[in-house]
Amino acid sequence: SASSTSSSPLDFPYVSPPHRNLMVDLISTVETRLGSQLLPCTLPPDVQSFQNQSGNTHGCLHIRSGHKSSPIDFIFGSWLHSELPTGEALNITSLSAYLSPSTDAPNFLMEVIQSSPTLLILILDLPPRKDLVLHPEYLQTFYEDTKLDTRRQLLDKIPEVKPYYSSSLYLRSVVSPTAITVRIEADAGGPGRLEEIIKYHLDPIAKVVLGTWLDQCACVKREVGETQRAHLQNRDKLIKSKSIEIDLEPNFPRLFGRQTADRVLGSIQQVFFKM
Ligand SMILES: C=CC1=C(C)/C(=C/C2=NC(=C3\c4[nH]c(Cc5[nH]c(C=O)c(C)c5CC)c(C)c4C(=O)[C@@H]3C(=O)OC)/[C@@H](CCC(=O)O)[C@@H]2C)NC1=O
Repeated sequence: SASSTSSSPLDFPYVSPPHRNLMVDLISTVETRLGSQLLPCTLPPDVQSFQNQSGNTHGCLHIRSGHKSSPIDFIFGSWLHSELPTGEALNITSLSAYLSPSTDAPNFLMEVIQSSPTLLILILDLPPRKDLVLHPEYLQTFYEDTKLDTRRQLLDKIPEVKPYYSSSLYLRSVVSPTAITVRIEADAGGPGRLEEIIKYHLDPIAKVVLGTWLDQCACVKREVGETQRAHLQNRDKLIKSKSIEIDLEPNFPRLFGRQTADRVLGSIQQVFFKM
C-alpha cells in the first residue's frame, strides 16, 4: 500500500547537505527494504513535530512499528535542533531499529551529534542482544564474519577522528566490540572539512553498516526458544528504558519544557513498550 512506501517527513532541515543526504538515504533504504513490514507512523502530529515555547528548539520524531509477523519491533528516525546561547546550534540526528524477540540478532543504532560547525560525534553500531562471552558463535556470525571492524579501522585513519567515550558507562557496555563511537574535530581544515569527512567517509561507512544489518540481521531467520525469547524480551525492555533515561530524560525537559517533554516521552514509551 502507498503508506508502506511513503517517504518519511524527516527532512533534517538544520544540518549540512552531506549530513542531510546521508540521513535521507539511510531512511529511504530502510523504507524500501522493510516498508512492506512496517505500519505507518501513528504518533500524534504534536509528537511527530514539537518545539519549545520560544521556538529556538525543534524536534521531529518518526517511529514505525513492524507488523505482528515481522521480526522488526520498530524503527525510529529523529532530528533535534537547539540554538545555543552562544549562537551555535546543537543538532542530533538518529536512526535506530529494534528487532522483536522472535529473533536474537543485533539491533541497529546511529546517532550523529553536532554541537558546532566543526565538532561532530558519531555513534554507529549493531548493539548485540546476547552475551558475547557466553555465545562465541554470535560474535563470529555478527561481528567477525561481517568484517564490521574494518569500517571502524578505516575511520581511525582520518587524522581528525578521535575516540568518543559516552559519559554513561552503561551505554559503553551496550555497544558491540566493533562499535564506531568517535568524535570528529575538523577546525583546522576550515568549515568544508567536516562536510568532506561526512560525504566521503561517514556516508559510505554508515551505508555499509546499515546494509550489513539489513542483510545479516533484519532479513535472516533465527531460531529462538521459549526461554530465550523471555530472556530477550526482558533484556530489550531494559535497554529501551535505559536509553530513554540516559538520552532523553536529562535533556528533554530542559530543551522543551516539562509539558512538551512529558507528552513526547509518554508517546515514545507507548510505542517502545507497546502499551
Ligand atoms: C543503545 C545504545 C545507545 C547509545 C550508545 C546512545 C548514545 C547517546 N545518545 C545520546 C543522546 C541522544 N540520543 C538521542 C536520540 C534518541 N534517543 C532515543 C532513545 O531511546 C530516542 C527515542 C531518540 C529520538 C528522540 C537524543 C535526542 C539524545 C541526546 O540528547 C543525547 C545527547 O546527544 O546528548 C548530548 C548521548 C547521551 C549520553 C552522552 O552524552 O554520552 C549518547 C551519545 N544512545 C543509545 O540509546
